[in-house]
Amino acid sequence: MRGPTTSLTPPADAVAPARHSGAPAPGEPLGSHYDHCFGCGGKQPHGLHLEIRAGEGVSATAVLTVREEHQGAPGLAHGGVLAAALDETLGALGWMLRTIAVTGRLETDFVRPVPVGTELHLRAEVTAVHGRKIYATAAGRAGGPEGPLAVRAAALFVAVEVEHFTENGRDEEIRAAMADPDQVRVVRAFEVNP
Ligand SMILES: CCCCCCCCCCCC(=O)SCCNC(=O)CCNC(=O)[C@H](O)C(C)(C)COP(=O)(O)OP(=O)(O)OC[C@H]1O[C@@H](n2cnc3c(N)ncnc32)[C@H](O)[C@@H]1OP(=O)(O)O
Repeated sequence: MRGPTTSLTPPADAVAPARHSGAPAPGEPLGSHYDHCFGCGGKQPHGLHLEIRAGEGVSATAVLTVREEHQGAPGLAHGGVLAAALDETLGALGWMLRTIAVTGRLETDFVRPVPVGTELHLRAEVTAVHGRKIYATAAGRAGGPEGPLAVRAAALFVAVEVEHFTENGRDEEIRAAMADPDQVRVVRAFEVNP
């Protein structure tokens, strides 16, 4: 029996991604999709506090400042934290497509150690779309957008309906989110597609 296709190489009949006409201009902040998100939420004290910005085409950028609480080895960033930063920047590409999508697969290469205090410049872009599948890549460079490559990722996101969250999340947080007009605005922004 043939199993699911999990390759990160887009199939031959995948199409080029289309930047949504309502996507913010390059350089504009995309905003947080959820205040309590570990990656981008402003109300998440333990979070990465990534401020992700629209890029050219279907791309996005962010800067992670590696803090003491991000350590794995002494003085060096934990790989999981770096993967989370890549995942979050990739996840924000949904704003550029106006599609709600979640990570199905994330493959990460850790190219060089990232010391505490580093400003890691992240850039993610969608490379292809095939039905609900969104193929994307990301890179993190130390010290600046042209700095040495420290981490890179290839990912496959899968487009989902808002019910993915309402049916699988915890009632308490869902009720609070749906009572928050800012959160409802975010959901509506994603639902209006194209
Ligand atoms: C309000 C604003 C919020 C906005 C919210 C934005 C959040 C962003 C946060 C950052 C990003 C995250 O961390 S998101 C959180 C981490 N991710 C998750 O929790 C997702 C957990 N996984 C799932 O819920 C599910 O497995 C899904 C949704 C990914 C797929 O399930 P499904 O909907 O039933 O789809 P399914 O038919 O299985 O698959 C559809 C196609 O995708 C392929 N596919 C499925 N899974 C994979 C996989 N792991 N690796 C490769 N490919 C895969 C299948 O082969 C198939 O291709 P083909 O055979 O048809 O060709």
